[in-house]
Amino acid sequence: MFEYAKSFIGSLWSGKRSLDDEDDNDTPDQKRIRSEDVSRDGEGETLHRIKVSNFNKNEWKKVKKYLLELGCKPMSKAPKWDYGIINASVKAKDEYNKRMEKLHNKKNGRKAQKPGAEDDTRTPAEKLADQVTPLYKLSYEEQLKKKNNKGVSVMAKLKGQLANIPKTDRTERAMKETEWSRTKGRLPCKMYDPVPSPDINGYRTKCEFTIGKDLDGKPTVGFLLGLYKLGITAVLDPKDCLNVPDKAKRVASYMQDYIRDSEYPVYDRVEKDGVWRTLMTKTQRTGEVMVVIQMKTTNLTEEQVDNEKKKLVEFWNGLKDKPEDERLDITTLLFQAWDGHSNGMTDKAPVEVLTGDGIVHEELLGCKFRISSSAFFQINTPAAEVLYTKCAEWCRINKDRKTTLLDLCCGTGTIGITMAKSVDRVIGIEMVPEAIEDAKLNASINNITNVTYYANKVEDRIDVIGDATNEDVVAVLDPPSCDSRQALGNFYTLCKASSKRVQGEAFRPSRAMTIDLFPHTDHCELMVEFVRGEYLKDLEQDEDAKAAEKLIQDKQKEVEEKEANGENENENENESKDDTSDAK
Ligand SMILES: C[S@@+](CC[C@H](N)C(=O)[O-])C[C@H]1O[C@@H](n2cnc3c(N)ncnc32)[C@H](O)[C@@H]1O
Repeated sequence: MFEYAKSFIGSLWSGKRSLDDEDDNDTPDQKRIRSEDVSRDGEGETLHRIKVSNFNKNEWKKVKKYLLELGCKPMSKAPKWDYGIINASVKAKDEYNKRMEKLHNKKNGRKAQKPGAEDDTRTPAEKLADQVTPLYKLSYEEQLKKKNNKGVSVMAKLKGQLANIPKTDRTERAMKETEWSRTKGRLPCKMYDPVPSPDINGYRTKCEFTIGKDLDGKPTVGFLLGLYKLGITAVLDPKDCLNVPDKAKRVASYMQDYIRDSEYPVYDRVEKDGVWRTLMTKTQRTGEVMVVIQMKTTNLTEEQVDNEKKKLVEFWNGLKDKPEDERLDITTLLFQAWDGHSNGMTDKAPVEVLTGDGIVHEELLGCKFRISSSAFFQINTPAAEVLYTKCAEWCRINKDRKTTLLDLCCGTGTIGITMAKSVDRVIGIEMVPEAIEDAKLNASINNITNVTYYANKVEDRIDVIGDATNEDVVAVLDPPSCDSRQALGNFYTLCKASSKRVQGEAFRPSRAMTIDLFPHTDHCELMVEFVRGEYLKDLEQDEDAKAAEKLIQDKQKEVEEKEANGENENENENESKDDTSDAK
């Protein structure tokens, strides 16, 4: 929320929406934060009035402090915290600019390897690689180590926070339930070695390409050379991007040919004008390919739009009849007209199917899945198989007992469906209705009959979770990407003793592991098992865990030695960036 408030104000001042604002990674709450009323009074006092809905009151103090420092008038909030109003003045804009300049200088001073625009000697390809695959210069082993360090850091911080819970939370019960965290050792549980991705290159099954102009002003389909919020608008083709599969590169290249021949201009994000905006590809290992093309249609007549759709269909169908080495077989072609300012595919406008069924299929752990254009599906299939296999292993399903598996944030149902045969029943909850439709069909394609789906937010369907009475109840929560701080906050809440808001016995982490689904990037999955109640006994008797204790002590010693030698990397610095671990 705080980060979003910062980014939101930043995008207002620069008069543009930041690239990240409409990112897939936005939580639904973030997506609901919207500017309601933008007014400019003649005296130049209030420039913007921003209504923030679904306000997270836990972050109120931080946001308020930040806004006051910027010269924004104190924010007013609705009595029930359902929204707040920020009044942002001219003074605030000046303050914002000053702070940004200071921050920019500080960053450039501290990180000599990231030169400023004037002395940046990187080639465009290197800039793009730094942008899209920032770890590409490290060996894969080094990348894994770096990602694992972040996971270790999150887990160590969790232990530290629980060992020192604030005075206000220190009830007798809380102290008892977190007693384990005040034992020796840096880590709260066993931390396994990081698990690599089976594929290191060309693994991204879903790619979203920006359509814009390259450094020579030529219409290009590729990726922005830097962050749009820093004023960068040049696009470079993806031919050197390590994580983009060849097939997606070919689709982008054909689309580039098409727009270079087109009578319509590419969309200009500064002028907010033009036609061609975004290309999305889903290239699955079944060989099926989805292509979604996004255009701004405001300045075109209905007839022009219809003609363009026909031309697109002819163009992509025509590629099927090309000679072998030029042939490209598209399974389904879709179209989105989007006239809003935010960039990238959006769920705010419908997607029209031009050819095919509007879906592609993927195979995963022996099951078949249909994927629609808006549904989430892990973008690295072989690594997702590793993740789901480990996850199923950690669920410790006891075949002699009846188990209900809660697949929370289930997307198209992958986790529940791949595990359905080993449990009594599965309950899947997902907030995107299209994904739930896919999940239901996926269950049926795979002859799974013991699963019930709910198209709701998990937090709104606590009732079905409460009804999940069976001998064993195991929940797998696979939330949208979040940074390590958010994950840590949630872990802390799970492990601290119950409160009015969070009821029931406290959990305790029993093991954790980083699994890499995104080689060459900063991102990584952190899978953590939390247990409570009778399962804590298992944990205490778990020989494996005892053996792990020694490992933890050794690691602790290693870290202390490194710290003593001044070798330890600055973990806080890592975490202040757009990292990182997606917590499971
Ligand atoms: C990382 S994806 C995981 C999907 C699925 N488990 C998989 O591996 O394919 C996270 C999913 O959570 C959904 N989601 C986000 N917030 C949610 C909420 N509050 N309640 C239910 N689903 C949510 C998103 O729509 C997305 O499909």
